[in-house]
Amino acid sequence: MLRVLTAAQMREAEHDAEERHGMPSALLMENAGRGLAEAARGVAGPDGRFTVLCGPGNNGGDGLVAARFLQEGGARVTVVLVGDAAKLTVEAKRNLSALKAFGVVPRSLASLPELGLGDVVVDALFGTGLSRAPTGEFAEAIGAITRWWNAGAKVVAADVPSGLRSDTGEPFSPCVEADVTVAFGFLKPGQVLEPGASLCGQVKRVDIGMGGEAGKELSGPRLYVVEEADARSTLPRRRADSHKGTFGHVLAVAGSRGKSGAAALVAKSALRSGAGLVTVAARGDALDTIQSHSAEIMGTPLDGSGPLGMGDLDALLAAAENKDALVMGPGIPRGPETGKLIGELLSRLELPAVLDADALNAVAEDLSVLRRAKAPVVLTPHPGEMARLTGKSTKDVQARRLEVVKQLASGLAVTVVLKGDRTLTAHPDGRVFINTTGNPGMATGGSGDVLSGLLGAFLAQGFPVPDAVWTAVYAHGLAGDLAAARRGQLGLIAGDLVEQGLCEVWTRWGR
Ligand SMILES: NC(=O)C1=CN([C@@H]2O[C@H](COP(=O)(O)OP(=O)(O)OC[C@H]3O[C@@H](n4cnc5c(N)ncnc54)[C@H](O)[C@@H]3O)[C@@H](O)[C@H]2O)[C@H](O)CC1
Ligand SMILES: [K+]
Repeated sequence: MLRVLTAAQMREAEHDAEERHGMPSALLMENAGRGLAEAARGVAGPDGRFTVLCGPGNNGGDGLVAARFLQEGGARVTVVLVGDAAKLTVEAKRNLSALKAFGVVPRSLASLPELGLGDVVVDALFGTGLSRAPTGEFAEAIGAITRWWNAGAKVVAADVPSGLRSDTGEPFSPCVEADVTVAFGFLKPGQVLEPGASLCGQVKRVDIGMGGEAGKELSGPRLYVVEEADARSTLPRRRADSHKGTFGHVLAVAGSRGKSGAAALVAKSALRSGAGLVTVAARGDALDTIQSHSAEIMGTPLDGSGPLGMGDLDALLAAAENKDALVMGPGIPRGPETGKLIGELLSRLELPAVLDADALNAVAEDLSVLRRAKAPVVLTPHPGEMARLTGKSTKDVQARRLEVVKQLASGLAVTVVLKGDRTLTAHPDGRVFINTTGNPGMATGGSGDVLSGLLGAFLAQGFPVPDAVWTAVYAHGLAGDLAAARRGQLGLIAGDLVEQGLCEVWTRWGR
């Protein structure tokens, strides 16, 4: 699990490093600059020419240190100071004099030749200290970097591509686009959230002496990037003396006439994700079709017709007996009483519950029903469903994903999965887990149903939230990546995730 720190938290951690570990910021900068130089060498050709653009703050300081290391290593280095040199921070000033002592005299931007293929440009203009849109000579410098990048130069960004808000991943205009971004000490939200993640290119995190524990007791948001080892370790190895009851029984309240596929995908995904048994509860006229998708799917018919409402309460309470997790929503017939029905079920059942699709739209009418839940509830909205849950526009949701998902999770005391590129899992205790697996090939009908089934299977097997949730999200995205590797993103359909992708994840993890 990699901790992700905001600019304010980085400053606090840097202060801690000095106070508690006796690591002065000069040493942090020295280590940062060395890591930056190594990354620049890593993208250079044999006789690479390096041009380092340095801003007025410590980000610029990192660039000056990197230039010195490159120079010491015998490379051809040009340094450009952008902004008022008198305003350089103390550390940056010290490194400027050191660089001059090494015989490197800064040049002006205007005096530089046009750069391109074979050149390496180090962007050390702004890092976490950027507070407004770059203008004047800073905008010109970013413009030059963009021109050179388009002409084939490799761009290595110090900490953050200049122009990118490190706390959100939203770019100002103009903003550098980098091939590699060297993250100093800790990842920043802007490096892992879109569009920042794409603007960073490959993110290489380097330790600079802040101590891994530095992030432990910081105030502010607790953000993490889930790594494959974390997801894999959530899933225990199976004991030889296990039986199908050991792995739980999922009840999927899903499907209706014309939407039987959603229920089948939930059920088959749950079965392919280790659930011992899966039962689908649906109206009789849909159940046969749902069960015809797979011999392993058991069924409980819900008498009556039309939308799910209070008349279905007793049948669903009975169906939920001896079950270990509930998945509700994909393809259900929704009506005016469905939200109330869900509230009643949650207030009486001890089952962890996943609410997706039309179950989310049903509770969006009155979110207070969720507060009656006796067991953990997981909501899995895509941005449009999130908009309905929060009364915001989809555009608003996408512009402030981190904030919106955190607010809903802590406000309702439920775990919320906000799907999309870099799916976010927010837990009521304030932790947010950022997912980095998955690809646009998964934007296909039924992909969400597969996640719901996978999640239900993990909850039925007793994996605790939030681990079960961010692990399911990680596995779902990885299944999509592995399936797309064989079928292409265009060719990928939800069934491939179930029949092939998920199985490849489990064999890859030895489970
Ligand atoms: N936190 C750490 O552990 C380390 C951080 N390092 C590097 O330091 C930068 C952050 O440095 P800082 O001095 O705070 O700010 P920047 O260098 O990012 O920005 C420079 C300075 O510019 C001013 N400014 C902001 N926006 C604009 C603008 N649009 N136009 C003009 N000037 C602007 C503002 O005053 C900023 O202070 C971090 O990213 C790391 O690269 C250490 O070197 C290593 C450890
Ligand atoms: K930068």
